[in-house]
Amino acid sequence: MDVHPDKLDITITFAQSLDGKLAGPDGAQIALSCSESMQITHRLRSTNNAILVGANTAINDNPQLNTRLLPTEEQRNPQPVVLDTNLRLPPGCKLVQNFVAGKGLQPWLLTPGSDDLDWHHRRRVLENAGARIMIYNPNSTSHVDSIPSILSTLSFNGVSSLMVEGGPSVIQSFFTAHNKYGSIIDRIIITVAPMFVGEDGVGYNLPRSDGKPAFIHKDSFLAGKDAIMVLEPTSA
Ligand SMILES: NC(=O)C1=CN([C@@H]2O[C@H](COP(=O)(O)OP(=O)(O)OC[C@H]3O[C@@H](n4cnc5c(N)ncnc54)[C@H](OP(=O)(O)O)[C@@H]3O)[C@@H](O)[C@H]2O)C=CC1
Ligand SMILES: Nc1nc(O)c(N)c(N[C@@H]2O[C@H](COP(=O)(O)O)[C@@H](O)[C@H]2O)n1
Repeated sequence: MDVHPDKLDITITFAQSLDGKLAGPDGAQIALSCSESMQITHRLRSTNNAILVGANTAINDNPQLNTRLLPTEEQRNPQPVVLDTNLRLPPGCKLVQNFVAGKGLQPWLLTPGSDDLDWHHRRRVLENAGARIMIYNPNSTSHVDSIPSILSTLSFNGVSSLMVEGGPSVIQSFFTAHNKYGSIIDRIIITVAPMFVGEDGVGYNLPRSDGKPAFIHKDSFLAGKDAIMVLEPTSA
């Protein structure tokens, strides 16, 4: 399979503490960003045509993934995408509710599919509730190796710019896929909040660099109490 079919522009973005944590103990949601940096995150959402999160984030946080913090005339909601192998997303979640209420785009749930009868039952329930289930290459054997198929599926369905918002497991998969398959990520935008979470928080790791940094600094600025840092791949 072509790893870079109509290459999507991919921005990885998230907020982390000074000790590199994105979530609290057991992956619990924590408020890291201040209102100023959160507004920048919403602006970034408005400049991408899709936003992707993992199933745990979609389930734990019940996010809206919209641009409601921007002035009305600047609000442009990205296509919400959830990586949800086992279709665990509750059909009553805000992403589905907002779509049904005409306040959001139809959420796309990406999965490699399953032969399991319960999986097919959950598919019917989610589709009846309003979600769209999209199957990517069922031969994908791991989360990392499924990234190229996921990106092909999004590209085939008209997505050209994608914001990957988390959580840590999804970010880790994208970093590893970038390292394994060549340039997938175009930039990383990290909000660094001046606080510590502690060792029971959840962070991420980058693959071994062998002395060559995979990403280099491009820009830094302050937003309220937070620092926002932009990095790009060394090869870009
Ligand atoms: N600080 C920040 O900016 C952010 C923080 N968060 C926090 O992160 C927490 C959750 O993080 P985490 O537990 O790591 O979970 P994720 O949100 O990263 O979801 C991981 C799950 O997504 C599914 N998945 C499907 N395909 C892939 C793939 N290719 N790569 C990785 N995962 C895949 C898997 O479940 P399955 O196999 O069942 O499909 C996996 O267990 C949330 O509670 C949230 O608060 C989230 C976003 C941003
Ligand atoms: N930028 C940022 N800062 C934080 O402190 C966060 N906890 C997150 N989390 C992400 O934002 C999603 C919530 O989105 P909505 O407000 O519901 O639109 C959450 O699910 C994480 O993806 N992000």
